[in-house]
Amino acid sequence: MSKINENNPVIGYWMSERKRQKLNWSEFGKVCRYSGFELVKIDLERPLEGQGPFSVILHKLTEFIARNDQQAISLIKSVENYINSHPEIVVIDPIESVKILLDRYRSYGIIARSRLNDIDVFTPIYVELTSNNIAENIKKLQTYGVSFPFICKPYVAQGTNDCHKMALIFNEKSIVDCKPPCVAQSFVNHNALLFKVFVVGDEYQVVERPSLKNFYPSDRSTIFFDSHNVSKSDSSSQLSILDPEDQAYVPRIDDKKLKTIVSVLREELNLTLFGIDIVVENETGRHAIIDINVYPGYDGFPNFFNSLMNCIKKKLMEKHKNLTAENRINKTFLNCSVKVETKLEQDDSGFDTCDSSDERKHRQLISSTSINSKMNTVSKKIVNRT
Ligand SMILES: Nc1ncnc2c1ncn2[C@@H]1O[C@H](COP(=O)(O)OP(=O)(O)OP(=O)(O)O)[C@@H](O)[C@H]1O
Ligand SMILES: O=P(O)(O)O[C@H]1[C@H](O)[C@H](O)[C@H](OP(=O)(O)O)[C@@H](OP(=O)(O)O)[C@@H]1O
Repeated sequence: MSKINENNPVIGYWMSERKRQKLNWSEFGKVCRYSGFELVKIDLERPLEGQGPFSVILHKLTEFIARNDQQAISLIKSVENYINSHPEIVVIDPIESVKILLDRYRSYGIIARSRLNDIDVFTPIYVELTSNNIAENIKKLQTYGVSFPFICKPYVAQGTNDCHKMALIFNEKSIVDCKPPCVAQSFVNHNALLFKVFVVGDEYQVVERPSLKNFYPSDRSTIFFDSHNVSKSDSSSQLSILDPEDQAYVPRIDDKKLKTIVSVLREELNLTLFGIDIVVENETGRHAIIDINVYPGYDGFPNFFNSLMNCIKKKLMEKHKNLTAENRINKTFLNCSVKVETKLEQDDSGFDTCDSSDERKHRQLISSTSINSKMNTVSKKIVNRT
């Protein structure tokens, strides 16, 4: 394990050039220098081992994780191997956790199985469509209770050109417009208002964004759209213009529920940087989580870089504390095991204790067992103290 240079900790990062520009990432470099950190862009063309040591690795590698070609797979594998051989590094965010969120079906399942149902927070009914057989898909949609209209979303949630291309389907004859493999999710009327929650470690902020207007089952043809034309802060899609009879009502998010949503998902997802898209169902006021994103754009999050730096410092302190506790436990075990070996050697020292060999073995077993139980007590005490 390479020693971290605690006097000049290095944050290694990688994200697309597009994201660097959108975030104005050079400003974060100033925040890092002010806080005594060095910010270094990781060169994915070279082995990571020679580029460290890093205190933190911050990445958005979704475009490589989302690909299934050999080059991308081996790149991600090499990053995972490096991270696994350096447990001292804070990783934002763990690649395994990112992989789950790139799969819409899996991420909806996490919400559906979470305790958020206890507070009437839900993900709209959804089903995966893997077949091109229309009759099979109609039956599956009926069996799972996906109602019209529903949205067909690509399986892969981020990192590809098509992951934001969607279809709003209003009737059975239009099911042919689904492009499996995809996820079909019942549409929830929410008066074209989306609550985008940006999470940075223990902090979160909510921004309001335009969304889709209310839609109802009909014989109208499918609406194809790109989500990035609908719900960006500067989006002005025709699909967001409410009908006159809907304009009076403005949905409101429940702050208490929101706090629980963030806390539950932070735990379930094991992520530091993520976005949660919430709509409030018109008729019931129920909160529906329609999407979760890895490392979103944080557009509208005040002082994002300061919050990011504070989060990094906090995670470094937690990592240091855990590693210290681990080292103390290991040292204690080492001391104890040295004592055990010494004691066992003494017993086997050849001095004639007049014990039979069976008695000697029995005594050795008792002494090592009692020392092991002492070690367990010691480690519990150390862990509780940290
Ligand atoms: N179940 C739903 N009910 C109502 N509207 C929905 C539903 N799912 C998606 N939408 C609408 O479609 C938009 C895009 O959906 P979604 O967030 O799943 O796509 P996305 O490509 O992951 O978007 P982004 O990456 O910007 O978060 C949402 O902002 C919302 O306006
Ligand atoms: O409006 P937000 O911040 O949610 O927009 C995000 C979007 O949700 C996706 O996370 C995008 O990631 P990709 O799907 O991989 O493109 C983000 O793009 P990015 O270039 O900022 O990573 C959007 O910001």
